[in-house]
Order: sequence, then structure tokens, then C-alpha cells
Amino acid sequence: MTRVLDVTGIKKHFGGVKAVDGVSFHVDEGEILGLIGPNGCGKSTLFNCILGQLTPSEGEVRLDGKPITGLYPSQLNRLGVSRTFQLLQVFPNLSVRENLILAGQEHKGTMLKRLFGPRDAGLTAEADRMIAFFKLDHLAEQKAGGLSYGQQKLLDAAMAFMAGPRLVLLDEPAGGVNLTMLENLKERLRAINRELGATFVVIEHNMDFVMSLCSRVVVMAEGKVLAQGAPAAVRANPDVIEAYLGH
Ligand SMILES: Nc1ncnc2c1ncn2[C@@H]1O[C@H](COP(=O)(O)OP(=O)(O)OP(=O)(O)O)[C@@H](O)[C@H]1O
Repeated sequence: MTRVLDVTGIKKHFGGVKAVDGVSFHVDEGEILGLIGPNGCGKSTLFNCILGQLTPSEGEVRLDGKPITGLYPSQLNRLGVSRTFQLLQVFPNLSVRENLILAGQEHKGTMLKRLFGPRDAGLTAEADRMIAFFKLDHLAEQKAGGLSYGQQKLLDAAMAFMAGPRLVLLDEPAGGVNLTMLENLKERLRAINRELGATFVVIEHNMDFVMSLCSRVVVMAEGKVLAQGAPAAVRANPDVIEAYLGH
């Protein structure tokens, strides 16, 4: 099995707060990995250390075996690492298609290419493919700001998969999404994994969503990895139950 991401011994301390305290895990090609843990256990800080928003105090991150620790988000983008944030990143005044094209440009282009290349950077066809894939056809021309919250979350996720990224990190894709839309989102994420071979990591509070979507789950507590494995095994792990219910 090909390793896409290797995270080894990552620590991030803020003064006396050990937000991430020696975390190691890996992601294999074609895998959907879930990252869960109680509030404040360090998930976002870990994501930010992997994605260049923060520099880790210690540890190493490798993409396809090559060190990427401390690279800027723009450099990681060009290597094919993309992400979503907890808060929506769609541009409300742009259409669904324009949002997708812009996201693709960000993943692909240098500033020069953006200035001198074709206006859509040749990404319209790919945007339309993603629109069809995420079943947003009827909304393609609409401004993103006019979409329901669930539809915007779907667009936000679709944007992360533009330009064929090597690895996608989704930060709470299901947060605030209603039940019907949740099933739709899960089904689309499964399909993008199965049909396009996308590899991704999902941080999520919705346990049912994670357990039914992911092939493997890493559980964090107090800055460390508490358990990892198949969803059913993790769910039955007494340490995990204690971390969630024991306080
Ligand atoms: N910039 C910062 N300065 C100081 N402390 C921070 C900073 N960022 C995070 N922390 C602390 O680090 C710990 C981990 O926070 P983090 O946001 O990574 O947790 P989380 O698991 O993502 O939480 P949630 O599930 O609520 O999003 C918390 O105690 C938090 O208060």
C-alpha cells in the first residue's frame, strides 16, 4: 500500500499548553481517515501543523515520502495538498462554477499563470465535472451566497477536490448540516473516494458520520493519540468511551 502522508512525533506547544504532544499517524493512498476527539484535544492545531498554518515545535510531516514540514500553505497547495476550514470559505458573490474555478486556480496556479493565462485557467470543464459529481448542476450559475447552508458546505467540499489533489483535509465538513444534506454529503464523499480514488482526512464531531464514512479512525485526547483502528474497534475501545463520557 502506498503511503501518502506520514506524520511523526508532531508537537505544538503554546507557552505551557501542550496542544499537540507527540502525534504520529499515516494516511494510505485511497483511504478516508477520520480524526476525532473531544473539544480542545488538539485536532485543529494538528491540522494546522500539517497544512503550514502553524510551524510545529517538533516532529516531521512527509508527503509521498518527501519532507514537507514547515512549508507554506501555498507551497503545499502546489504539491497537491488541499483543505477546507471549519468556517465556510465560499465567495458569496461568485457563482458555484466561479467558486470552483477559483479554487482550482489556487491549487494549481502561480501568480504569473493567473495574470497571463486564460481567464478560467482551463478549469471550466473540470469545474463542470465537479458540479456534476457533487450534483450541483441546477445551481451552477447561482451565486454561492444564495445557496442553503448545506449546499454551501457541499460546494466547499467540492472546491477542495478541484485540480486533482493528492490529499485533502476536511475540517468538520458535516458541522451544522441537516440530516438529509448529511446523507447526501456522505454519499458524495464516498463516491469521490471510490470513483476518483481521492485520499482524504476528515475531522468531525459527528460520530455516526465519521464511523460510517471512514475506513480507519484516529482518536486524539489531550494532545495525544489515544487509539486508532477500524471504526467498530475504536467505538468499542473503553479508553475512547472514557475520553468522551468520562468527564
Ligand atoms: N493559538 C493558540 N494559543 C494558545 N493556545 C491555543 C492556541 N490554539 C489552540 N490552543 C489550545 O490548544 C488546545 C487544542 O486546541 P485545538 O483547537 O487544536 O483543539 P480541537 O480538538 O481542534 O478543538 P475543537 O474540537 O473544539 O475544534 C486547546 O487547549 C486550545 O485552547
